[in-house]
Amino acid sequence: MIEVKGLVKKYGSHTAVDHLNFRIEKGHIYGLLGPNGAGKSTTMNIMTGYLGATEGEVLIDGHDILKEPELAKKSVGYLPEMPPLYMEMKVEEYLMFAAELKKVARNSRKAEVKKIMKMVKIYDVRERLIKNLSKGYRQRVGLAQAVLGFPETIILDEPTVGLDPKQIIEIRELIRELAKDHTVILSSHILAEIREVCDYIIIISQGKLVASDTPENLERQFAGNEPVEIETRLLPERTEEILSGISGIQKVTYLSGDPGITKAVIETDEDTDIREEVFQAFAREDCSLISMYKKQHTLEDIFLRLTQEGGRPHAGNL
Ligand SMILES: Nc1ncnc2c1ncn2[C@@H]1O[C@H](COP(=O)(O)OP(=O)(O)OP(=O)(O)O)[C@@H](O)[C@H]1O
Repeated sequence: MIEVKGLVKKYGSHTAVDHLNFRIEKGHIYGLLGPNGAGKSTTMNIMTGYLGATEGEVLIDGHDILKEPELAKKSVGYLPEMPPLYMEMKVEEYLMFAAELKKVARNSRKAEVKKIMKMVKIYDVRERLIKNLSKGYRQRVGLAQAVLGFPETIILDEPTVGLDPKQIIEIRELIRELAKDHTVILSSHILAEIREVCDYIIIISQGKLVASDTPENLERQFAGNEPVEIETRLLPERTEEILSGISGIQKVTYLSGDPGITKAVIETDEDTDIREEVFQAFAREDCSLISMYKKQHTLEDIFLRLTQEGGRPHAGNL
């Protein structure tokens, strides 16, 4: 388990991470989501001990990453945004070197490197110089380095950035494969990417936590006061008259629709579903509705709302 408590990182007067709190439990794939500059890399660099925090702490299985780095780092493998690969080394040579640095036991090093190379499908290029590999293959070498020692948690910073669509699919498959035996945390600024692979989403904006939950719960949490859109053949004035008899309506906006059709977007109080009342009000007046539609908030809407409007602080249920 990883606990991030009251984390603050300042670069001069700029606060990149602003009192961040969250918990990573075993066995999930977590997505750290936020627009560019939200503080994802900074957070991951602190969580893995690459960077010191200005305030707060990160505990990995109870060990403070700064006070007990050896013990804490044992449980974490990290693929930074720019993996520290040695371009002049061959793939296997580099991984043997990385295994030594990670203190993988000498007598099991070769077997472990071989196993991981097969797992991330780089065994066939083990004798190639890293500088001659494609970006996708280099990313796999970085991933192999993160998996060395089979740490409990694997942290991946923007693992698919700069890859072509085929490579992206392959890396995602690898991540899913890794997640069978490891807790995985990956960062991205692309919601579709997080949605595709993660079962938990942590959204940060301007260094602050704005939401943390499962995708389903996030959608549910923001459901309830979506606007209802109706279409009628009545004039806007008559539509307004009928709607004025319904309580709980906050605002009605009239949009231009097809000729002869009035389109109204009805906003309501939170947790109010006025669809039946609207239907009955029109029926009582012997007027018909051509359509009625309640817009569902998608994760995209939620992400944009939370990250563009400054968001609202939310403790989440992690
Ligand atoms: N070494 C540094 N010195 C000064 N400012 C920095 C430094 N590193 C990051 N920042 C600033 O801190 C903020 C957070 O950066 P960070 O790289 O953590 O964000 P991010 O969410 O990972 O973004 P991206 O997706 O673009 O990598 C940004 O405003 C960035 O400009």
